[in-house]
Amino acid sequence: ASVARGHAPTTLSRFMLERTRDDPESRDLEALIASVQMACKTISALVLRAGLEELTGLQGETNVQGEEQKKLDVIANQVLKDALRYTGRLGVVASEEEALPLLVDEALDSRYVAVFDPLDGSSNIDASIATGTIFGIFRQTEECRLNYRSDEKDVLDANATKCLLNTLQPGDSLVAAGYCMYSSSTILVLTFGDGVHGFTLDSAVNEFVLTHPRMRIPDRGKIYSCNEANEPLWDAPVRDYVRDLKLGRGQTATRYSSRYVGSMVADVHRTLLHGGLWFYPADTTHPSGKIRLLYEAAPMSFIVEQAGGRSSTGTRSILSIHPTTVHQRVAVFLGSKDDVAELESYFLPTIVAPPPTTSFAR
Ligand SMILES: O=P(O)(O)OC[C@H]1O[C@](O)(COP(=O)(O)O)[C@@H](O)[C@@H]1O
Repeated sequence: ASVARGHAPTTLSRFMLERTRDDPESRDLEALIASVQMACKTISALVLRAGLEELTGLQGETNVQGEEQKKLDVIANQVLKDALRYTGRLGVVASEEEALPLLVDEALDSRYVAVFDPLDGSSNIDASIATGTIFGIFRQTEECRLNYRSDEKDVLDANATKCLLNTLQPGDSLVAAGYCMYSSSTILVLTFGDGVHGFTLDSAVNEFVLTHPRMRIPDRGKIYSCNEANEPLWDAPVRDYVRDLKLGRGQTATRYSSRYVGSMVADVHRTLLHGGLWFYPADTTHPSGKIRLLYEAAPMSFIVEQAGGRSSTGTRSILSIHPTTVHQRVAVFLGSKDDVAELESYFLPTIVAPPPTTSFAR
């Protein structure tokens, strides 16, 4: 339609070209995003054909978190690793499906580190419900030498440790983050720390086209999104917060509705567009939450905060947390800034007024 109206749609490739023209520094990021979009197009096609090509079901192995891997978890992981490997810009990658971060041998001039969840919400794939890919890009901090050769094991270990440490960075250090949602349409949402943009895959030309420039999340929403089956296992602040939303006893005195797909990418994407709050709190079965900090919570928090929203553990921004392990989990609350502030107010210690002292001491 826009072509018929005489102006060419802005493809993601052109968007990146224009960014790089204005800021040559981001030439490397252009190469990385080119490989990420290629990988997402490939995964999108595989997800679409999953039922036709027997790509549904289990792979028959479990990942480091003890989760049974879906066939498409493993394939999507390989697709992303391969796509990122050939940019020559990446030194280390960390993935939900890999026990430890991996050194990328082909790195010519590696200055970046990538972390990703290749197929988030994969428990929904066999039912053809929305899933997604989440990724984050950091600068390399520790001088880790790649395809480093040494006969001395401890020298190699020291180098590998440096490379590993490159992945353990707080969300605040992200230089780019994004997700690609595979649903009724395939949408890639990105940020480089200066706003958030959404691109829809136009299958007619197999190009991501800018459809959601400068995305802004509403300051307040009317929807909460969580797995409410866990409610009995939650801490009191979360239970009280949701009870008040349901009874219209929150700050807006209006009753909230609820939506839950069970795929973080899909639930956060809807929240980004319509506002409200998506959360996966800690509970008695997930004492430090279920969502992984490094390649799920941090990139999604960076995107939501760049769109004017907020992220929180209940008491602090997700972006301020320094990961200590690659697969560590965190309690996550993401969404409209007024909704996150209201949620956090339930975590504030309640100040109990001391009983009035009756002083007869005159
Ligand atoms: O089934 P639950 O406990 O509600 O958990 C759903 C959450 O777990 C996830 O599926 C975890 O992600 P993975 O599928 O990548 O392991 C999120 O996408 C989703 O928000």
